[in-house]
Amino acid sequence: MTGKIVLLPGDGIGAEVIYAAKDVLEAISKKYHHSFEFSSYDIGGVAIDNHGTPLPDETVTACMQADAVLLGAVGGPKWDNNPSDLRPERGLLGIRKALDLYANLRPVKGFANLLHASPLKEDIIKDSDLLIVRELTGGLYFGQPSKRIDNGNAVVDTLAYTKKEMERIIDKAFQSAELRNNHLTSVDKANVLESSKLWREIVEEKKKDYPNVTVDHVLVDAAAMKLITNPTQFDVMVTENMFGDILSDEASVLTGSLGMLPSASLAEDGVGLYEPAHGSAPDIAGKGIANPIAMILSAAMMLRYSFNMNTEAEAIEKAVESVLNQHYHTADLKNDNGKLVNTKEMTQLIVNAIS
Ligand SMILES: NC(=O)C1=CN([C@@H]2O[C@H](COP(=O)(O)OP(=O)(O)OC[C@H]3O[C@@H](n4cnc5c(N)ncnc54)[C@H](O)[C@@H]3O)[C@@H](O)[C@H]2O)C=CC1
Ligand SMILES: CC(C)CC(=O)C(=O)O
Ligand SMILES: [Mg+2]
Repeated sequence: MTGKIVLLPGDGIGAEVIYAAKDVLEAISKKYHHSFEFSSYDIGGVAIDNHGTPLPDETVTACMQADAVLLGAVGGPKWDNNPSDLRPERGLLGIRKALDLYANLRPVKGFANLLHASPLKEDIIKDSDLLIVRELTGGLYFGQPSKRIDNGNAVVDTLAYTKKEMERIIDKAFQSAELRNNHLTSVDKANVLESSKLWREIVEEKKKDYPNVTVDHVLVDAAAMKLITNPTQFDVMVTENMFGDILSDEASVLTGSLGMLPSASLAEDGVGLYEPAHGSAPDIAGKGIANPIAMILSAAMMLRYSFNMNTEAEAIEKAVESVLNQHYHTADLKNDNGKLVNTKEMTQLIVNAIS
């Protein structure tokens, strides 16, 4: 099979880990006789530097014409004081909107050999395996107005959703629960927010369509606590954009590192974009020590969702597991008795495990 994959390396470690995923995909294409054609485009800070905009038109066009998109990460201190429309993050939000990537699936599953790497107690995180379904193209990150008012003495951000936007992500979450353990936890702030009240009503309405799925509602503050005190109670969690953003970084602690958490950003019908949950990590960028596994597992999700290549996706996941079972780890994964490797070495180990 052939496939056109657009790479959006972005900034900081984004540009380091995306080539790790490419190496792994090349190993997969060799082993399983596929032919992936890669092309790279600018997004984020690098696009501001090269094109004067965080999301050049040619990047959007290339993504729309691709079979799938892999994205590293955007952002960094160099652009932190730019005006809002010239920030790298605008590029990321822009491509999500342009491709209508409303559903961000973030699986959180610890590898048995990494239990020690989490600061949480092993008996708490053991067997945790959940999926965060995050709405990705609405809510506070997109609502207008979002600006300073009253001569800079006040500020407004807007949390806006249409009913349709809520319905489609909630449907996606119910469908995801049906493919897993039939348990859906809807996370909201319905004791305060009007948007959350509507969200909860829709979940209640929709549950009639999915009779096999058990539904809980949990307020987001309590959800944050339960996620790290009793994570095995969760199967699928569904929530709006910002809550999902925050909860998924928190959930990464179950896996030992933010550098372990992959994601798939999916449209109703169209190209998918696959991106690690982490950002550009300016504190370690350029040192060659970033953990490439979140990016590599995102590439596995791409094979599964965009190319229907389950065997190949599993081959990547098994390769990652076998390397971790041999006690190799990057610096973010604490392991006093393990073998510390850098980004390139970790990638090569995974490539070797596939070949
Ligand atoms: N999807 C994206 O492109 C995202 C971009 N950002 C941007 O990234 C920049 C930095 O944001 P931060 O808040 O520092 O979040 P971050 O996710 O980049 O880093 C948080 C911490 O996790 C560590 N970390 C993250 N990924 C890692 C990996 N693969 N291997 C080892 N350690 C890893 C970092 O070193 C840092 O200590 C900002 O400009 C922010 O806007 C943040 C989140 C997502
Ligand atoms: C620009 C941010 C919304 C990116 C982020 O933190 C994320 O998607 O996880
Ligand atoms: Mg985030």
